[in-house]
Amino acid sequence: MTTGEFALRTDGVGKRYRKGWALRDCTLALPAGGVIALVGPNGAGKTTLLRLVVGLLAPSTGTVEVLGHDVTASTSRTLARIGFLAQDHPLYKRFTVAEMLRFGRACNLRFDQGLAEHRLAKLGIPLDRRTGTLSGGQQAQVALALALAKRPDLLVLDEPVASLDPLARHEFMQVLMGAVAEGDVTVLFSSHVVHELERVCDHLVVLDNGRVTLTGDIDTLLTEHRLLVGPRTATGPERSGAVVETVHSERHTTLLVRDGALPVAPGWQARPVALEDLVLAYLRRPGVDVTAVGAA
Ligand SMILES: Nc1ncnc2c1ncn2[C@@H]1O[C@H](COP(=O)(O)OP(=O)(O)OP(=O)(O)O)[C@@H](O)[C@H]1O
Repeated sequence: MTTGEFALRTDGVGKRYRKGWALRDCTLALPAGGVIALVGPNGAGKTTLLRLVVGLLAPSTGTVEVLGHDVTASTSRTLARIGFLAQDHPLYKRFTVAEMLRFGRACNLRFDQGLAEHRLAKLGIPLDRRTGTLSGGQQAQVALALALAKRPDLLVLDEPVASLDPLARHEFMQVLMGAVAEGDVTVLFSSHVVHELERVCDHLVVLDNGRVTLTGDIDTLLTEHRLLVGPRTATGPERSGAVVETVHSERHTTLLVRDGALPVAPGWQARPVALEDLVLAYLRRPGVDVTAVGAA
């Protein structure tokens, strides 16, 4: 992958199922390199977007470009550069780990079996065990080792840690981040868990009710946004910047604003906002019901 290449570009992407729209008007430009988190509540459209990215679904509107190629017209050579780990870490439960690796090698041109064996040995996961007898955390690690052995340029993971306990979650993210540090892979993963993202991600996409409500480089987003705390007021200070959210307590008003460079009004204090609070504020904003928009 060359510097400056986009890992993913979407333009006006929508996906409509029989019951209505799951995704509307999704326009993104995500750089290659680093880790991108896709965050949103249940039913936001995360899985739909990820399946569009890996070519398992075709968009109803718009275009999806992955690693510089329109994914709907992609050749097997382009698709071979994309790794995908589905939500439930699919493995053949009666296969041993070694058989799963052989299967991976048979299905993938660039499969590096030695790399997978090395990763699993470091984690103490025996190759002769049936995958169905491994713990949930170990199964997730086997699925990750298989996905990484494909040596993808873009690795897409759908809620990879959702079913794992905190320790297994931590170990999984450590292995994933180690792979990012070692190689030239861009990682795109979806998650409900927001509080660990700041530590591990470079880029953020917030999806709510089928719409992108926030996207950008995480450091930039945190610099652009801040909390303004002042005396309780109905309107807050006069501001030209966008007020994302207003919260009143008995004596104070707190505004989350996206105007990092503007001076602070007299009597008000500016504070940095934590990433989790930023994401939650965007998710609390009233959105548009995409199933109702043009659904006729
Ligand atoms: N195959 C399908 N057929 C019809 N509707 C679907 C299908 N897949 C998803 N949907 C609907 O599309 C919307 C988005 O679903 P999606 O699974 O993409 O969301 P999600 O953010 O991944 O949710 P979760 O966090 O619960 O996995 C939901 O309303 C869902 O019911």
